[in-house]
Amino acid sequence: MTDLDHTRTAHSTLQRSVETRLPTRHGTFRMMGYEGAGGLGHVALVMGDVESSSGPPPLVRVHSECLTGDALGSYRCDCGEQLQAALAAIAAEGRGALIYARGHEGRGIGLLAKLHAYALQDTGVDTVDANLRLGYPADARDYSEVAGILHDLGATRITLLTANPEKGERLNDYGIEVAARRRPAVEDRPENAFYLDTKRRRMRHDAISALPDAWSMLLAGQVPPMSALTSDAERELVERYGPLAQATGALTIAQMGQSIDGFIASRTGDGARLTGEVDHTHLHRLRAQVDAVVVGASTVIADDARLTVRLTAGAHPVRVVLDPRARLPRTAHVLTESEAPTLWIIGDEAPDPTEVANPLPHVSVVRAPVSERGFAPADVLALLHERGLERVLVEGGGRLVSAFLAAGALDRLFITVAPVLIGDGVPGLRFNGSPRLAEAVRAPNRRWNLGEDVCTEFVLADS
Ligand SMILES: Nc1nc2c(ncn2[C@@H]2O[C@H](COP(=O)(O)OP(=O)(O)OP(=O)(O)O)[C@@H](O)[C@H]2O)c(=O)[nH]1
Ligand SMILES: [Zn+2]
Repeated sequence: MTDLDHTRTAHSTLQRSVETRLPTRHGTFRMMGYEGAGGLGHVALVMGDVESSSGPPPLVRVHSECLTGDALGSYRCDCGEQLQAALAAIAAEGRGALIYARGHEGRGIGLLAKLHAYALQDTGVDTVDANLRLGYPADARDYSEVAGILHDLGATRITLLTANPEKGERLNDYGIEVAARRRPAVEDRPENAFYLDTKRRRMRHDAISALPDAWSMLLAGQVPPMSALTSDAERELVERYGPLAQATGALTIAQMGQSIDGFIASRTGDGARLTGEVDHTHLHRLRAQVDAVVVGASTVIADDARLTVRLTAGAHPVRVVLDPRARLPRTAHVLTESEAPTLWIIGDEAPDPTEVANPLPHVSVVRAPVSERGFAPADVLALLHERGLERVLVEGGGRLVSAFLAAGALDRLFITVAPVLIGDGVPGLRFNGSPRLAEAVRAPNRRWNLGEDVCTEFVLADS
């Protein structure tokens, strides 16, 4: 027996008393038996190495015992299905743990009290009020022994499989860091709809649509394991943007939308709706993943672009306008609207725009050296990096993206091609190409459909 009295918590009587194995329909788990207070036995099912020091936070399910759901297959709650979904997710990952928490039956009030609560609910009372009417708290579960087991397993930084944010908070009280939280992949049923709805309204449980929130995790620089994702949409997000989320340090990417014959706008500069809605969402997702978005002054003038994140969740990047001759009109959206900071980079010889009128506080004017080819990409990036803007999206126009590409300044390039022929117009990429095809720019790439359009991502540098 090991003595587990090593955390500051109330589980000093917890003992790991036995270890064996358990073959299940999901695979074979290591099974540890723990003896808690009052002789109550808990079980941990473990697969792989769950020590937090040996990789990303392992998947952990803290499963509250529920005889009716887990053993008898009840549809009054979703426990049984959550139990199976959690074991399946852990097995698919090959790494993780499920703690079967005894003493949690009926949210800690016990089996018979839960059945009394069910009887009350049969008369129309909801699950919270039923507990209260019987003289119990809405939730009486104690997590000290569960936390003791996680400490014993070395799983002190975890990805918790639950729809209940309070579970994570209680574990945190006992020194377990919940790095991420994911809802097990279980759908509502007509029989448990009222119960689940009550938990969402009154007990802060996540609704199905809100979790697992793969996008929030990506924005936080974390890549959820595929096995824990519940929908194709989320798997697609993680596949597409996972590499960007994982990239650390400085990162420069570019995105362009163009016609199949290589133009980004007609010859009158009309390019606003060239690619479709799905590509616009993709662009906003890229914006949400960077610190700064860089555009040329002509692009801002042509589209009066806002450069904010609107089609997805995420923070607006700093809007950086490269304007060698300081010709941006005072009415430009990026100058008049303060929803995000604007960095207005002008040439060192340009007229001082603050002589005409002082810009609003969200606008900073910075001077940089400029040649007849414009600003050097390396100078622009150095200026942004100095300001802590490490992740940069170069958004257009064609000349700007071409300059960054030709300078070898891009880590990744996304080009979305719309099935449209323009014939003549504002060109997309133009750079001093190679005389022989064998020397043309080739790079590892992947592509996906964005509605009617096709996006190709070139990986130009390891990041
Ligand atoms: N008192 C009471 N307990 C219930 C009722 N229905 C289910 N339970 C118990 O609630 C416990 C599970 O808690 P839930 O609120 O369903 O879910 P959770 O564990 O908080 O959250 P998840 O991790 O997402 O499952 C189990 O021990 C069940 O026995 C009920 O109507 N009344
Ligand atoms: Zn249950």
